[in-house]
Amino acid sequence: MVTVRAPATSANLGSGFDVFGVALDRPADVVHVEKADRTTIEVTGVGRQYIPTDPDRNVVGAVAEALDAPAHIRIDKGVRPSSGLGSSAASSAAAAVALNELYDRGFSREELVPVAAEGEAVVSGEAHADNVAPALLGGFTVATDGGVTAVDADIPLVACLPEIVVSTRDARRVVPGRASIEELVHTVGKAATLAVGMCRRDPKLVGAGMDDRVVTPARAELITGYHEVREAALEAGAEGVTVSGAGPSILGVCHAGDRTRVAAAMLDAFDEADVAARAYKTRVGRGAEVFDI
Ligand SMILES: Nc1ncnc2c1ncn2[C@@H]1O[C@H](COP(=O)(O)OP(=O)(O)O)[C@@H](O)[C@H]1O
Ligand SMILES: N[C@@H](CCOP(=O)(O)O)C(=O)O
Repeated sequence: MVTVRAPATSANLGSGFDVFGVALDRPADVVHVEKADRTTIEVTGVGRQYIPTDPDRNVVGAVAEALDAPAHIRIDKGVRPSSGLGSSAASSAAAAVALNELYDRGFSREELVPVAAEGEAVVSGEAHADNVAPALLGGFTVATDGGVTAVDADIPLVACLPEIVVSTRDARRVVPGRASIEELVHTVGKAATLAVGMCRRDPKLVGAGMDDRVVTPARAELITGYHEVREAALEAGAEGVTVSGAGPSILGVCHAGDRTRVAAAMLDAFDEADVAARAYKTRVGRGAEVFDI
């Protein structure tokens, strides 16, 4: 048996739609795999009642198929599905690493990115790699058609998850089909600022770059209380706040000493909007880890 832990991730970071992602040091999924003649799936943990065990509908089934690695796969969910925290990607990445190890396939982490992205195609309709890349490689990642670049950033974060369900598939439908040249110039400037901030491990620069005028405003409408929570977090010391992935989680970047205050402010603002929520005080973390063979 092989056991792998893969972290939650936050994709987009405002200016990097379908490109940027970070691994969070918590929460995480744990996946156990054992060789079998055909793939079977068992799910325990957070939100298990919403996750199919049919290999054709669970992301890990697509990963097992892509690696030609049938197995009994047990997923212990720590990342709530439809959270905007890369729940499906955490399972896909963990399964890709575990099955690669179990069947001794010899793929590198970079080579496993498109394999794990096959799982994303099952749930969102597109094999976007911006969650599976950081879940596999850790740190801050830039996923493009040409491959993935990873930077070992260390930035304090708060991820606030409200009890609202937003499926990535639905949230992709509200993304505008076009952007103006002014919006493009604005986004490029913000994205470049954010990337430099990650390389310098500078929360202020990362926060300044965590903004876009095209995708985030459309997605914010799907999250009750988004504007109030964002304002509250900024007032409490966050350097930048945006929708995490496709939502409904909201991600704040801040200085380490401000995480407790920022988390409390976000929870209070959701409470004011009559939305129950939980906050993860976290930071940019490591990628998938094999911890039992
Ligand atoms: N192993 C899995 N883990 C989480 N969700 C899964 C898994 N397999 C299939 N799903 C389905 O994927 C959807 C959640 O994925 P998604 O909407 O991308 O959420 P998230 O933003 O948390 O990744 C749910 O419909 C869920 O049933
Ligand atoms: N780039 C994707 C990211 C989806 O992230 P998730 O954590 O919500 O699955 C998108 O914005 O659609």
